[in-house]
Amino acid sequence: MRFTNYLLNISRLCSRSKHKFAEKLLDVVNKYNVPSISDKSKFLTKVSVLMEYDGFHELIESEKAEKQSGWDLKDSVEEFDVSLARKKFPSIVLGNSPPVELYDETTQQSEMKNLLSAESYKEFPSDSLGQKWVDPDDLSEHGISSGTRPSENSSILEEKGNVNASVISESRDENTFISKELKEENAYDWTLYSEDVTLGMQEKLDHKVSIEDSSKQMVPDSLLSDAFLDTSISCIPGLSKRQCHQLENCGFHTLRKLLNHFPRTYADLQNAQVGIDDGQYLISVGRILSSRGVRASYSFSFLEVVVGCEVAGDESQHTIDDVDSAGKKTIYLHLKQFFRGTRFTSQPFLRILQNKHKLGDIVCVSGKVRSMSTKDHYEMREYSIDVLKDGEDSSLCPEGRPYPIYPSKGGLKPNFLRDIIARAVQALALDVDPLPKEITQEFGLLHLHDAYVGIHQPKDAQEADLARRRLIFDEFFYLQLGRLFQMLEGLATQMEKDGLLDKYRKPELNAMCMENWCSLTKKLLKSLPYSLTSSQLSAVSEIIRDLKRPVPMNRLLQGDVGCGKTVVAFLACMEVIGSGYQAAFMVPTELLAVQHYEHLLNLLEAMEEHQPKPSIALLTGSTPLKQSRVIRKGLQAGEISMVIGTHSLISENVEFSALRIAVVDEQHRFGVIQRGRFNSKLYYSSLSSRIAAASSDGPSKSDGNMAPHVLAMSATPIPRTLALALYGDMSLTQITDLPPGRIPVETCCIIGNSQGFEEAYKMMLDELETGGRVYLVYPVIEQSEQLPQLRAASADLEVISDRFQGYNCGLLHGRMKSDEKDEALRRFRSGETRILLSTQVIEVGVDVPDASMMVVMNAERFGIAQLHQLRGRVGRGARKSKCILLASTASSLNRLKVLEKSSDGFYLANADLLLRGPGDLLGKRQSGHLPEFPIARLEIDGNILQEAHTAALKVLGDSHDLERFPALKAELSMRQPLCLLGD
Ligand SMILES: Nc1ncnc2c1ncn2[C@@H]1O[C@H](COP(=O)(O)OP(=O)(O)OP(=O)(O)O)[C@@H](O)[C@H]1O
Repeated sequence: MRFTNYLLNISRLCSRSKHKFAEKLLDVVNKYNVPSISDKSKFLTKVSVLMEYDGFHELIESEKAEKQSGWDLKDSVEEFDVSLARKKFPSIVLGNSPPVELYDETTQQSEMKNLLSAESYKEFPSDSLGQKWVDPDDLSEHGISSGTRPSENSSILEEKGNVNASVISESRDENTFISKELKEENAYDWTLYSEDVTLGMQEKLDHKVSIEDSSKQMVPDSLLSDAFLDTSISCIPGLSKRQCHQLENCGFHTLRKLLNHFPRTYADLQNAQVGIDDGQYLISVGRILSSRGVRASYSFSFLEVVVGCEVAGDESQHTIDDVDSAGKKTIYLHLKQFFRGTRFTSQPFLRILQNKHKLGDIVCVSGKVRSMSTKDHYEMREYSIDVLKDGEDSSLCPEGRPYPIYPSKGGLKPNFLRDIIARAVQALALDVDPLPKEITQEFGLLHLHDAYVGIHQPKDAQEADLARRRLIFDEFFYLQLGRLFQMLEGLATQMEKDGLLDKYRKPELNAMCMENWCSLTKKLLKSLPYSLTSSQLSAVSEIIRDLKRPVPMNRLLQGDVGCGKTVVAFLACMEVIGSGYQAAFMVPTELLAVQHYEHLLNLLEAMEEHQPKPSIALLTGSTPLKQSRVIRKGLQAGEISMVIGTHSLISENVEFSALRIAVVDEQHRFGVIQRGRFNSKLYYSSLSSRIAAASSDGPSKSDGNMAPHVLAMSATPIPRTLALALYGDMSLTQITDLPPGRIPVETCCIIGNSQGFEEAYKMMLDELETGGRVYLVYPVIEQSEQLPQLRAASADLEVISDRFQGYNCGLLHGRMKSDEKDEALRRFRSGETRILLSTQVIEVGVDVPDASMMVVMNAERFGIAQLHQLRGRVGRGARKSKCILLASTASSLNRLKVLEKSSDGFYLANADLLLRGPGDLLGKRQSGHLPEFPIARLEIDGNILQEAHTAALKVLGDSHDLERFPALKAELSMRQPLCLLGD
């Protein structure tokens, strides 16, 4: 009885294919007091069947991952395959710092423009004939039975009365294409789908649509409205109510949402790729030849699916026997999944697994391949597999188009989404594009309609790339447009508005000359132990010019590691202090705050007498309460001219008397949101202080109610144009050269086996004997049982001290107390310790010019950009420095070797992105605090961003309030509603 009730409950819940639920069930199954193993197995089978649970793989995989975390570490490391990514996405530019000037009027036109010469443009299909209509099997899978209409569907159809039922029955015919389907649909009554459409739309839909022979012309004229993209998905032809609900439950409420569900990659159904290298990322289409679940031992089992793929034979490498007359040969991909645990070795379970893959199914497989001992056989351990269509259908893609592979969402299967999206694309109105024609023409962009067709049903890879470019352009364009529009809204007169746009169009190059600097700034400059580089000097000039203005500066100072940003910011602070105001300098770590504080004190000490001498304070989370109270009082009273600290500077109780500049170091660590908070916090606190001062008849500044200037500093080597996206409302200053005399750091990558370590230790000893100082960087502090292969800083202290007797070793990591960290760094800086074992806490800003060597343990655990930052800790003095990257596996060496070749932060940032593999270039969201760009990869799409910025300026130059572009304004308010509300 209990058993029957339980099954009943499950069947009620069978639609919920969620891990949690399945996990619970499995637990229950285990706990259940079923007498014999075979009963238990039967029970398991029933549970699975009833649930139609399709997440067993993931469930088991996650369990496997937990149990064996790190068992195959080397698999997680991608190999460098820029050429493949580059081939797939020609618009990706991999190179040095782009020569694009931010506010230059001479906008760089990308290479795409050439691609889009008049003729090639003509070639783009205005529709996507050739794309298949809905697969009847999938219809049945999703609620439309192949013989009869689904009940809910038929009820609506009967209700509406005048539907041509041939629409659905016709769609059952195999190998029919949408053009034909749509012709068949001529008599289709659009009012059927108007239920959920807005009233206005309803009126527009009321008349019958006469559909011409082109698929695009099936869209009623009345639908060609601005709001089309935001209409309900119920306007998609042939969508049942059930499907509609399914989609809406997963967040696809509007056509826009659906159309913006982009393919994560495309499969080349012809497998045109020649030659397969070991370790290569492969996307291939083939037929399932076998699927078997194997119980290897009491607690270990695996699933092996063999897929046979016809590929173009590389005749140069093979004998005549391998390659048939058509130049094709078959390769065999063995997809393997391993399971540990007794519950995964039962026969019913293995049968369920193996039956999930039907023999003969045509599938698209992607993942990294490894050659097996038998020729033309490859193994794939981490893979994705998508069933394309059933094996009988030989006309998958008659024209050899790239086949879109969609990510699933909220339980909706990729194939289902592909079909629905195909219908949505067909229903898409021609004139959905709110961008003015002049803009699309000038910037060589696809029409929005064609871009959606191109991304979802591309004719070839180039079309997909062009489509992607247009969609990325839009993301950037509306962001820029919104920001500039908002700024213009805040200005009263036409002149001010023109002035603002001008400022963004052409930078004032003639920076203020040094004579106008205040004497404090000049004195500090004079006392520096070096001369500023020319780009440091022009950076200071540019900033000081802004500081003299009665409008708050919002500027980003950007430059590669070790280029000398700090001193530029110090000079800016002196300028403000010299004029009788205060400065705040916020950094992300206490270590850095202390370093900057001591650095500035040293510089001021060396400076010739200046009256009054600026008073500098350090305020961090570790500042004793009593002392911090005194500092806060000093700041409020104006007795302290400058405070350096961590984010405690933005805490409620810190108030300034006359704050004029806020320097925010390492912008990326704080994020855009914190920047905003800091900005307003400073504004309000300084404002409230001034109000208080005014009411108490105290001394007040003439321009007292101005918000402070903000100078953000970033060492992250982001392209100039990327900076624009992140800091669209900011001006940008770049330091492009390094201080003279810097010798590039020699980098070498070594495998971290015993021989590799010996080699590294030998180099260390040479360095120490010749007076050098060495950082040893570790991925973790303590040794962990789960990841025994990782070297740990604390654990290694003794080993290294033993090995390098006579040279003191220090330890530095994030779990140490603040004063212990300061002390460790001080001892290393002074030379008391010659070896510093550290975690990545030193990554940001730590400056020890005499450190001359860095050895990074388990270097594959770090990203390329991160290693570049770490490496920037050495090579800051006159001594030639070395950086040794010890990799755990040979396969990760390839990736790291890019650091041997280049020390250009821009190049490495781009390479880092491409190294993550071509598979996730599409459809991956930016993480963290960046604005979300569904398909743009900021670092590589910088050129598009620059054009979007210029286009936004152009549009607003033509019409400040966008009145001339109502469609654009409507689109902007859809995308950024807060922007138009003045938020
Ligand atoms: N013009 C210069 N000539 C020689 N040395 C300089 C010059 N400018 C700065 N330096 C020195 O170079 C080192 C690095 O400077 P700084 O710490 O300001 O770099 P940074 O750009 O902030 O680097 P990071 O991004 O790594 O923090 C410091 O020791 C500094 O004293």
